[in-house]
Amino acid sequence: MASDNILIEARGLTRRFGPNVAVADLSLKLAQGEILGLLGPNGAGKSTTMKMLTGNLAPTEGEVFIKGQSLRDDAVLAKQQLGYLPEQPPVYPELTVDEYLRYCAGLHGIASKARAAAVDSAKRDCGLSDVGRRVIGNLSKGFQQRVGLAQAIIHRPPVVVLDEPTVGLDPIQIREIRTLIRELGRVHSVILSSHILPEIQAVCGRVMIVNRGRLVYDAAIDAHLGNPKLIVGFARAPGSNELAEMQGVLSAETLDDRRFRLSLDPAHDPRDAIVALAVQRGWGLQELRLEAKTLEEIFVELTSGDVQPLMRNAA
Ligand SMILES: Nc1ncnc2c1ncn2[C@@H]1O[C@H](COP(=O)(O)OP(=O)(O)OP(=O)(O)O)[C@@H](O)[C@H]1O
Repeated sequence: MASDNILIEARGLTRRFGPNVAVADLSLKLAQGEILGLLGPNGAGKSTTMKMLTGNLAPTEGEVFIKGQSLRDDAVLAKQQLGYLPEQPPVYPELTVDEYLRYCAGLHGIASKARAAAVDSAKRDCGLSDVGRRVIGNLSKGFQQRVGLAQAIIHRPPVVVLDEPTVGLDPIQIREIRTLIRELGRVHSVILSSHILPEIQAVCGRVMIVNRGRLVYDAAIDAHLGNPKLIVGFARAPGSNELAEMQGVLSAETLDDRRFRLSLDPAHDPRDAIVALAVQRGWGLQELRLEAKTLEEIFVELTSGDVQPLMRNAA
């Protein structure tokens, strides 16, 4: 990832509440055009992370950079780049949608002449054009969530941070909000938290699993997620492209400087060919094992036992 492509970078974020550590040494990067899912069970530290990423909670240790700008050094400038939908949408139930969004546009420093256009375009993007005059408190929970999304994007920030955006919605509303988030992801980079795995799979391009405040898994969600995976390790590793080009290998993800996770085409087992090529080219094959786990199995395993070391799969 080129560094000028990185919109959010968190380095070593830790947050303690008294003796309890809610988030421990968490680092992440969000690149332009990405929809990143933060997945974890209740109490894992997702909301605390989101609050720190958006400058709503000071980390005990660590730092957040928004487009290279430290939140600590210039919170206002950095926050202009962000839209945030907290777990509880910050809507005023007694205002109409238009009144509330105009107020939010003002809070974000949009000039009064430009506010009406900003409100209209946020309403259009969030499917609210027909309800501008409705009082928010009378809208369904799904529409209130849309209003929450609209306030997060009204100043057209490059990054949108959404904390559990579908909690409390019915299945149809959930589907609508997920579609909306995917659409927002075409224009904005998005970080979204959820404790629901299918939600992350439906919306995100990358998933990070958080458990007990620690990052325990980081992987691309690609079209081959359901395919069998092979972990291979070499003393003298080839480039991932050399592996990806082999028959039977659909994609190769770099795990570290010598290990890869290969997505396999079930019709063409490449294991014999990998062994032969490793010998022929002197790669020094050290590891070759099927990883027969689905993301769901990985999630359950990583979040039900003791804290695990980070499994990172650089996308
Ligand atoms: N203000 C606070 N004071 C004390 N403890 C807190 C505070 N905020 C969060 N915690 C604790 O930090 C831990 C992580 O909480 P957090 O809300 O970040 O988790 P979460 O993954 O977002 O969970 P949920 O989905 O249930 O909101 C929990 O143990 C929680 O009780």
